[in-house]
Amino acid sequence: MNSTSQIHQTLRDSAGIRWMVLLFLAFAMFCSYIFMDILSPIKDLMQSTRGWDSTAFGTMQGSETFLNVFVFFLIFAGIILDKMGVRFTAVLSGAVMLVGAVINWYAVTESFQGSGLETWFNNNLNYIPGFDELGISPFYEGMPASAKFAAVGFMIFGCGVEMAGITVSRGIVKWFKGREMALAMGSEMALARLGVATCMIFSPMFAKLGGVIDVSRSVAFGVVLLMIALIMFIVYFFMDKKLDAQTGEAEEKDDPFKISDLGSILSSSGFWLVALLCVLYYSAIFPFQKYAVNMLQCNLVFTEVPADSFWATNTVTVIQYLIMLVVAAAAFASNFSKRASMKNGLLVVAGVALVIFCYMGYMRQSAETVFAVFPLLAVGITPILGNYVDHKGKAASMLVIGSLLLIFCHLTFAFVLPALKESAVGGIVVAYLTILVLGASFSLVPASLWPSVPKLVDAKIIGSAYALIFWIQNIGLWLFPLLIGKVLDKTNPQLVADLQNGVITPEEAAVSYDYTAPLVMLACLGVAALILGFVLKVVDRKKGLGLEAPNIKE
Ligand SMILES: C[C@H](N)C(=O)N[C@@H](CCCCN)C(=O)O
Repeated sequence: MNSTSQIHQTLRDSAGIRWMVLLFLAFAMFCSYIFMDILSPIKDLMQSTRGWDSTAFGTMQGSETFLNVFVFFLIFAGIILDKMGVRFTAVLSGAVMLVGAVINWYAVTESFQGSGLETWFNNNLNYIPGFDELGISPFYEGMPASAKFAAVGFMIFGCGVEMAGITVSRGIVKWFKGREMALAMGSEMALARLGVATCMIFSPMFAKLGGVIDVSRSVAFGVVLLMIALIMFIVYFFMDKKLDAQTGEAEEKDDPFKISDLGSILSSSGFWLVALLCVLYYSAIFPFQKYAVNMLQCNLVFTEVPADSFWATNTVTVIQYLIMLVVAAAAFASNFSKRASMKNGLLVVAGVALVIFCYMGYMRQSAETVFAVFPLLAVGITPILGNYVDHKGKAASMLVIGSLLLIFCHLTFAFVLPALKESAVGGIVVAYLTILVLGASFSLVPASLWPSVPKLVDAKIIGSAYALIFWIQNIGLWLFPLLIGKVLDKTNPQLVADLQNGVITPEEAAVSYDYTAPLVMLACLGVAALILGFVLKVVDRKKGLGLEAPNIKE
């Protein structure tokens, strides 16, 4: 048997099996991204039912990255990945996510309220020596016990989800190298984006199910999905093992990790520019995502739909979700369609379904469904942009355009949206358009940033390079949810005082924040990312990094 026929016998040589493997990995990421933002669309309910003010909410959300950043878990995750291989790390990450999620769920249940554990958390973790002095503690005196315990769970989940992120990237490289790798990465991110939209739609629905508010139901939904994610990783484990048996490779021995590898990554100026751009850009997106629904509630007037109206039923939620799937599937499929008529037909279907989706969001008068449109454009265009980078290049220019769009969107949210508060239709139209443009920016940057990393470091150390970028990025993802919460409370002193003095109810307070200052802060991150984007273009030209060049030489 010659080597060519041997190659044809492996699992990854079958396009069907290769893409099925991608589906398992991507579906696991889809579930993880749902959990990552499960509380984001119900910030108002966390305040009214659990007493989490913006600072408590921001501190809890920021805790996701605490262990990754300050206990260097992500660096260890990179080492584990390099030493133990993709399949072991995938299952480990799935299990870690699940453990963290279960803790997070218990913290927000009714059973936690009044329990001994609640008393313990009230009396403890009010002062963490060293961390408090540095101002980086994930807890603070007066933080609700449920928020503290939820933060413990969320930081464990955060270790799992980031480990899963780098593992899935390396898994895709393993199965798709020399084939449709950028398209596969783009598709994986596209499905993950759909997870965000899914949680925006279903989290509030589960919390309000049957007219009785229980925020733990939303988290329980996320826990069930993480069980499915673990099953996906286990299935992947066996397929990956079979692949290694076929190729005779033991992939964990291919690229043995050496500490000196970290040094060679850190000495690359291109790597630093990309890593800094990554932290700045993602800090203006992911933390914003956690507050976006509340920002819309505060800047738009939503009139509650009568309980007996068709638009208030859960049936509408499900129909709207199905329409969203049509938008996503048609836009996504258009990327793969060879015939122009088919491609255009799919785009028309996606466009019409998108308009229906937006109309339904307007009729339902809910901020969650308005924001759910955010990842939809990304689902459609991330794979096509990945493909563009593969064949035409221009990655650094895309980073610049993505940063420009980011600045434009945050400034629109900060200044145009509040000015349109009185105009029910105008405000919602501007909100939809701005959210869609932000979604486009969220396609441009990831589609160009992640495939650029292999151009900056040696192929052998790519796992560690991704882990290092994730670690640097996680510093921002830790800091900014927290900062947004603090800035909100500081720039809304009257609201905070009125709430403390009982002048307004928690429900009123939750939707009355002025978001201008945090949004300007996020726009500034965009400006810094833009400057770095230009510097990167110059460095790319001078050093010949090849960032503007296509990945595939045709
Ligand atoms: C939040 C996470 N660290 C991240 O950067 N996610 C990226 C995707 C990275 C590739 C994952 N296989 C994102 O754009 O969501």
